[in-house]
Amino acid sequence: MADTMKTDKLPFPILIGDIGGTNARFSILLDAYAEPKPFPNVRTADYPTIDDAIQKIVLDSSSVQPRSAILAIAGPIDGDEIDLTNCDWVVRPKGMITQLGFEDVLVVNDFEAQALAVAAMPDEYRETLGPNNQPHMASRVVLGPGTGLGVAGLVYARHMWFPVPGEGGHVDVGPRSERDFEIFPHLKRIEGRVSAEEILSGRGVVNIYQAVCAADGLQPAFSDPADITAHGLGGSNSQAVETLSLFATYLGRVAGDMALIFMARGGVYLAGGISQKIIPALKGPEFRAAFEDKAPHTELMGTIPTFVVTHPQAALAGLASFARTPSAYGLSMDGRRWQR
Ligand SMILES: Nc1ncnc2c1ncn2[C@@H]1O[C@H](COP(=O)(O)OP(=O)(O)OP(=O)(O)O)[C@@H](O)[C@H]1O
Repeated sequence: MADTMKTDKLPFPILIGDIGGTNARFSILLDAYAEPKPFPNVRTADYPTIDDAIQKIVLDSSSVQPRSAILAIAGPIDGDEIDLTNCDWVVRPKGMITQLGFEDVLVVNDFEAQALAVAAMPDEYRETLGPNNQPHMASRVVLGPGTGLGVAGLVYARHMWFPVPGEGGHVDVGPRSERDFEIFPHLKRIEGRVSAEEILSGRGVVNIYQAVCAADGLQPAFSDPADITAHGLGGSNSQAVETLSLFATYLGRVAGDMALIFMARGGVYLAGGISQKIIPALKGPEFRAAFEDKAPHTELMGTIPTFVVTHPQAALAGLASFARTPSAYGLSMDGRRWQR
């Protein structure tokens, strides 16, 4: 691994990739002005290794051979062999340089890429929740309920955006309303505590639903998160309706806490697989009410805009923005960049 970098710029053409637990998405960025050239989405389970997927999906089907790669991955980046959290692929940047012909490989965290994306998210790719305040050029936060709960900050300082990937999805969440006090004793815990991810994720939807059923003395009728949100949105099952309402409340509560921590006058952005699918529920009063319920800062919270990110490939868009103008971002490359 090179210790000193002459420049933040990676050489074009650049392969950008968003590697999730289930799906991987790739595009090539020809130069700083071109739109990314997309490739078909890949299911990680269909290829034994990431190198194999890049070779077959990208390199074998493109006349443009990328000179560098920027990959966003779900999992901690430590050392030369990077394991993905929810799949068998291992990212080996040194092997990519020797086997796939890259000169330069940068690996970042998937929520860091989501944070890069919200630095310049056009109106058409976001749905406003609550008052239509225009976001300031100020710090932002991204929360993404999906398989887990990803959280990242995007600090604005010295005319630059600094993504702050953290483990904010694992903060504690406590009961607030009388109904919360009936439901919380029935929530599944992790080592004795209710962490945000245990209620604000796919399995979190099931956790809340089962706790609501237990509090009402009923047998649960569903075990799949998508079934619960479908019945909640359709109004056909009252426990599912309450689950969705509580999910919106708890998401608002945690989103508000994150906004306070980062003083996110630039807004809070909801990403992840679930937010886009439950927009009508998030547009109800619960999300914003919980978001703003932060005495003594209720008035301040009322001025902070909240959005659902609707861009179909937000992480790739974030990586593309960074690849075009790395100097606009204070992205740390220490220990995460490999050069030939
Ligand atoms: N309609 C829905 N309502 C509630 N939860 C859903 C719905 N559809 C999917 N989920 C849940 O969302 C989670 C998947 O989230 P997401 O799509 O963000 O995946 P991911 O972890 O980002 O992986 P990848 O990037 O590989 O797609 C699963 O737990 C799934 O059960």
